[in-house]
Amino acid sequence: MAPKKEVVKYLAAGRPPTASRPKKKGVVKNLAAGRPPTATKPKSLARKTTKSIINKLHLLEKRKVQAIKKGDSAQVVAIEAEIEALGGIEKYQEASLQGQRHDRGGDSSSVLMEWVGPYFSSEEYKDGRLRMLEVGALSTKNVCAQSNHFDITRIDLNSQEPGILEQDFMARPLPKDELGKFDIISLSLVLNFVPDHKDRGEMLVRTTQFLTSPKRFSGTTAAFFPSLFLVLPAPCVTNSRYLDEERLTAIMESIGYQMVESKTTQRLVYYLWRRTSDQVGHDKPFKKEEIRSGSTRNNFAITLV
Ligand SMILES: C[S@@+](CC[C@H](N)C(=O)[O-])C[C@H]1O[C@@H](n2cnc3c(N)ncnc32)[C@H](O)[C@@H]1O
Repeated sequence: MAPKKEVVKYLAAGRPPTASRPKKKGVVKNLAAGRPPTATKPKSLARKTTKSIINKLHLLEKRKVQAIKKGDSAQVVAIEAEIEALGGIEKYQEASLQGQRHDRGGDSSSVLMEWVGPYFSSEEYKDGRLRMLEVGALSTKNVCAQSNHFDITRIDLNSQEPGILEQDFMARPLPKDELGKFDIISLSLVLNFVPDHKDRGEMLVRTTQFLTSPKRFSGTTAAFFPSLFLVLPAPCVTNSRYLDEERLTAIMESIGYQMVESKTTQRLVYYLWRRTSDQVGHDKPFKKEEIRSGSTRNNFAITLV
């Protein structure tokens, strides 16, 4: 299958490949072949296998960004071939879907539903459904979708279902007016997929441009919306050389967000950030600076330049 135009552009930008690899007999024999539909019982990849696929692909994406920065096109081609051989984004998404299984921690949107529950049982809710933009959607059947409380627009670089638009959030046209904006954006396990720390910062800033004005809301609604639901692998915040919760909070506050809820599990960190102003952009830069040392730390960073 030839990569679509959008995909080619994405590859050129040093981001994950979306072209699917022709399935060779024997190569995926022991892995769940194809994508597991969420409505039926998903085929199982061992927990260790899913973790290893995700880690390997993240590492390759990082190396690819470095090779692009160095202008080493031979290296870029070699890394792309390695990514392709591992199954590329399709294998990554398959592994991620396995991670959403109930017995592996479940779908992260269930945490969001717990947090915003008080709003849905308040008097104000009679006003109707909220508009959600789900970036990096792998399924149309997560807990949020099943709640029926949201009108959800779903996008992903590599759509897995007809209800998911194949689109790069960074290339999504900016809304022309309030009607084209959203009350909440879900960015669950997407930011860590972006290989470059500067691009991660840009992605966070960009979310503010798709959210409605906080002036639209009052009462209980204003306690939760407009907001960003952010989920990351826990070590990105708990064990990074360059990021901890204090630093993340400072970054978010500098782009106009305030933390409303947070939760840390062994695997993941979850946050609900409420947009507090109409500002776009950040009020001070955040460089890649070591804030904790130690040989067992990881290098996850978010910067605002
Ligand atoms: C690990 S999956 C996360 C899936 C799901 N949201 C979850 O919480 O399990 C990351 C997804 O983010 C998507 N993604 C990454 N960057 C994106 C971008 N700029 N625009 C749209 N989707 C993106 C990838 O294609 C991938 O399917």
